[in-house]
Amino acid sequence: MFRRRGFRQSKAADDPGVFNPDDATQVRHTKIGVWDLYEQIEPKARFVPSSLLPTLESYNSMRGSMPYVWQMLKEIASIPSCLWLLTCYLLITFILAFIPAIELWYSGLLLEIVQNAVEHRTIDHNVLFKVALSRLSCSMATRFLNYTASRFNRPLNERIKQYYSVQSFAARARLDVPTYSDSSILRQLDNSQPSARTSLAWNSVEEILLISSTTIELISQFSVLITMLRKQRDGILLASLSFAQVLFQRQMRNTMGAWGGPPGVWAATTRNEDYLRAMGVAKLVHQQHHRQEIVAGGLADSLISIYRAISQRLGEDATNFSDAFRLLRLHKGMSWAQFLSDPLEELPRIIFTLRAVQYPTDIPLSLASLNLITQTTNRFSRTLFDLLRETGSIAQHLANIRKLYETFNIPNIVEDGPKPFPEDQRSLENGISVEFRQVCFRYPGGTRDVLRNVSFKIRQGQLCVIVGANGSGKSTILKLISRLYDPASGEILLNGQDIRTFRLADLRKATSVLFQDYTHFPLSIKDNIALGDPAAFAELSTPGPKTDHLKSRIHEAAQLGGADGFIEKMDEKYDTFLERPIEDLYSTLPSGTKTLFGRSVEYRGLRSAGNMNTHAMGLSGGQMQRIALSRTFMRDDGVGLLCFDEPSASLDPTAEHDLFERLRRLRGNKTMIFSSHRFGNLTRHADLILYMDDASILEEGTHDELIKRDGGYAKIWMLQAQAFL
Ligand SMILES: Nc1ncnc2c1ncn2[C@@H]1O[C@H](COP(=O)(O)OP(=O)(O)OP(=O)(O)O)[C@@H](O)[C@H]1O
Repeated sequence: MFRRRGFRQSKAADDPGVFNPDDATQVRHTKIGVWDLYEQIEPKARFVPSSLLPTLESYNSMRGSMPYVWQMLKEIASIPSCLWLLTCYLLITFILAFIPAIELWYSGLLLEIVQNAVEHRTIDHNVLFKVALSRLSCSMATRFLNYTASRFNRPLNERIKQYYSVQSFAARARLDVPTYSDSSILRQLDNSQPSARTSLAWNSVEEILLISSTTIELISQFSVLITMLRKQRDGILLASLSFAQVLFQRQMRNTMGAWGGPPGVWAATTRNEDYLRAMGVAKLVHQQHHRQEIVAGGLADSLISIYRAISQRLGEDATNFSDAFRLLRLHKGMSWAQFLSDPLEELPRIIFTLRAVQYPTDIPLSLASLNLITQTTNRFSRTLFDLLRETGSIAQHLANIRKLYETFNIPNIVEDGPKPFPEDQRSLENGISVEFRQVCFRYPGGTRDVLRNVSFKIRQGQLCVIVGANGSGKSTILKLISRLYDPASGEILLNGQDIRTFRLADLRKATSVLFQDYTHFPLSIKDNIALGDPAAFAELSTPGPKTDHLKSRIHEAAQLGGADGFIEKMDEKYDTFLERPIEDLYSTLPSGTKTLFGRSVEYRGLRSAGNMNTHAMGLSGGQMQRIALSRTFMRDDGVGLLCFDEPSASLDPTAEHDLFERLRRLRGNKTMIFSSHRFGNLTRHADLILYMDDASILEEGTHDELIKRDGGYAKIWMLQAQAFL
């Protein structure tokens, strides 16, 4: 029978409740070498664990999942060609489910013919030919139908996968920062995409189909089996023994678990300081990015001696968990189930022989019948156990569909507002006013306020610079203005109205922010810059009459960001990928091959994905910052507020000076907010300086006012000025 056993989530992983290694009443602790293994204590082993059977709880869960299943089937049917593909696939699957019983029936008939031949020395050739032909046809039909099913399976899988990959992409893409930082949400999203090969939706449909077809298979086999056994003396006894043998084998497998770990719910950790240290040292030596420090610090000799000493001390205990577990299993020896399993396999044949010896003239059945009965019972038992296991997981599969659909509707923590912003687009030319009123904020999961009663007002068209010590909250202010987060208390007003009342999409269109912790996208330089204007990026992805104009806009933005010069010197210029999203693939290459497709060959197979905040593609920090700056220059029209968080942190003094000159020239009447450590270039031209320390604004005013005040700002100004005296 055509079967596909795909991704299967462990039941335990999805059960509500907790696994607490410290709870000795529920969890057994075993020491294996340097490892501590904690296993959930299961209720006494059962041949057919009742947990596999749907309980009332899972019945309720299944009922709750039904609307989602219905929704999914409707959507699958609406994907082009999927309806007829699915109908054909269903038909074939159900026909296949009947074939084992038909095969069994013909095998029984063949057996009868053989027995008749033995007893009466006559054979009906015509019947024999027909039965043998039918039996063979069944085998051929199974093969053919399996092949046909696979021909339907693949396009179905691909189409459904493609459909849901777009849905899942959208589900992820639209999430805001706090929601996307929530680990339970991330897990929910990851679980809805079992693999690149298949989709959770198709997986679940297949599993449900599998359960239905196995049920049909089982019922049809059972009817034929009973008819056959009734005709054979001792048939029921021998069938029961074969059934018991399969039962024992299953039980044995259940108690042994996989090589990688025990069955059931478990967790393993190591607290062995030596082992942790040895592994840390090994990692340090393997990872390329530590090499500079290993060499410059002369660490090699001491690392070698530490590793050698620890390895000797730990001996054979210094091994990973799966090897340690494998050893434990080998030492554990045989279980009672293993011990009984093999003799049970032989028992039907022994009984048959004993009967033959006891009643030589009246042998109850032939050897051929014995084989048929044991084989058939084995097959039947396996189908039965498969069904039990699959039925146990049906609630799980239905729940998976529900969870998939739930990911499409994960609510964002930052709520959208109803009002357009601004009501009059022309007002953007005069900038946007920003006001904080008694704003307090702490990051999700954080334990302390990062902003405490922060109040200030930046008028339309003003240039504001926020200065202050590391960690005082400067970047956080910019993050709140872009509504990446909402304050815990207080109010933020834009043009005099609560920021939460505006549509988020409008707000993001009207403001442009360059964060200090900017990243570069694993795309080409051209795309990286174009993404500063999402509409331009979308147009760039569909070549058309505007493409040339867009390209010249990108070049212009790169010039303003100071990136054009070095981009033009690169081999692929604007088409250079900052990080290739797809790795090149190659076989073992002759060691003289240094480059391939214009990129350097990585012989260790460990091609660094590159942390884009460092020096990906051999670009310096300053060059990376210039690309990020260019991105912000892509969008000038329709923006009334520009925020820059440390835009010149990695720039040399000339580049910094040029940048600020350009920004001032381009600014017009727009509001601009900078966060900076550097006093001078910017603060002297600022209409408003906010001086922050420890989550609060301590001083505010113009440069001259703050110098006159002779407070914290003046002190730091003097410190920086003295450095140049
Ligand atoms: N995502 C985050 N989650 C939790 N805490 C954060 C997060 N981002 C920043 N913080 C904390 O908030 C505080 C303020 O950070 P913020 O980045 O606003 O400071 P800053 O004044 O911009 O510092 P710097 O001058 O170093 O850029 C810091 O203590 C920081 O550790």
